[in-house]
Amino acid sequence: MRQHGLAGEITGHDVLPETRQVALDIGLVDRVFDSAAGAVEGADLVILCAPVGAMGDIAAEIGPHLAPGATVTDVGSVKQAVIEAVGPHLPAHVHFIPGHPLAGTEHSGPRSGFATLFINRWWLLTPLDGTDPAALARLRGFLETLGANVEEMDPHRHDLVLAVVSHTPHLIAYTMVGVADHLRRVTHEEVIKYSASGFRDFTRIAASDPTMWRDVFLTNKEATLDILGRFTEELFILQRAIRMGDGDQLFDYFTRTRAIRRGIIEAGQDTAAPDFGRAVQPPEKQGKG
Ligand SMILES: NC(=O)C1=CN([C@@H]2O[C@H](COP(=O)(O)OP(=O)(O)OC[C@H]3O[C@@H](n4cnc5c(N)ncnc54)[C@H](O)[C@@H]3O)[C@@H](O)[C@H]2O)C=CC1
Ligand SMILES: O=C(O)C(=O)Cc1ccc(O)cc1
Repeated sequence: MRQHGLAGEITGHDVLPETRQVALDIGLVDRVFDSAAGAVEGADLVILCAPVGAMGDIAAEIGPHLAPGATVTDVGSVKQAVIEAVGPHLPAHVHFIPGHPLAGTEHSGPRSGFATLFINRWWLLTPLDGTDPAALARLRGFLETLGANVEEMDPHRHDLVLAVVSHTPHLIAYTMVGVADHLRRVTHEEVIKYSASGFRDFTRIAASDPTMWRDVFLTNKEATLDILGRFTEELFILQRAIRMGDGDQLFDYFTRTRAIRRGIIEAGQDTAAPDFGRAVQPPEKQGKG
């Protein structure tokens, strides 16, 4: 926002005083407030960046302090639950436009942000019926200036899609690392030390913030359970193929999944690797995030 001159002043609040201090020290914000209400007073744009389970309480606190015509958005990984928790607390004179940037890392805290994070990443907006088109266009323009590719989506669909491409994969990573850790304990083997790159990717994901991911699964319960059910069915098919020595089935399955990956690359949609080349250093080089 600073690089593009998008805000006259950036104010912030976090429940933790030490986090407020870091945000101020590193220049992430111009001023911090010890209450969320103080931080939103007079703001044109309010962005809620807390765990999904905390959004409702924050909305209840800021509701009476929002300026008429302000836009309120959020970055929560789940959308229906945020809409249900936040919506009722906001006055009719503000524009509530829920959002979700598909960009981030396993790191948390104010030091983990970097200016290029959103470049060429999807930023999904799930506007409610009757959203003011001018406010929506303003927010879209703001996010596009940050480099994001903005798309609108129905919130229910968002939660299902994200359960497939993000939430369930995170759960699988957590589980796989848990299995390896259990094996290490019972066999006293150094399975983690010798982990190859696929497993390393799992350990990176499994290092993500426990509060954030607890809230994701508590609030996107239905979609995650649906996708987990489908995942388990596929797993059983592969398990059976291995047991039966059905090489053809395994080969065909893996050929199909390889084609999916290649399709993503050819469509130019593999934006998984953040472009750390510009502006700010990646979080792992900035010390503790
Ligand atoms: N980490 C990631 O890669 C991504 C995260 N998200 C979403 O963004 C949101 C924030 O996640 P991160 O920035 O990664 O987490 P973070 O842990 O870096 O920041 C969240 C902050 O919220 C504060 N907080 C918690 N409860 C609060 C309350 N009641 N009032 C005020 N502050 C409170 C915490 O102290 C913490 O500093 C979550 O909803 C998450 O689902 C969305 C896309 C990517
Ligand atoms: O670290 C990763 O690979 C991520 O997947 C980051 C991420 C986490 C949560 C989101 O809702 C969106 C992106």
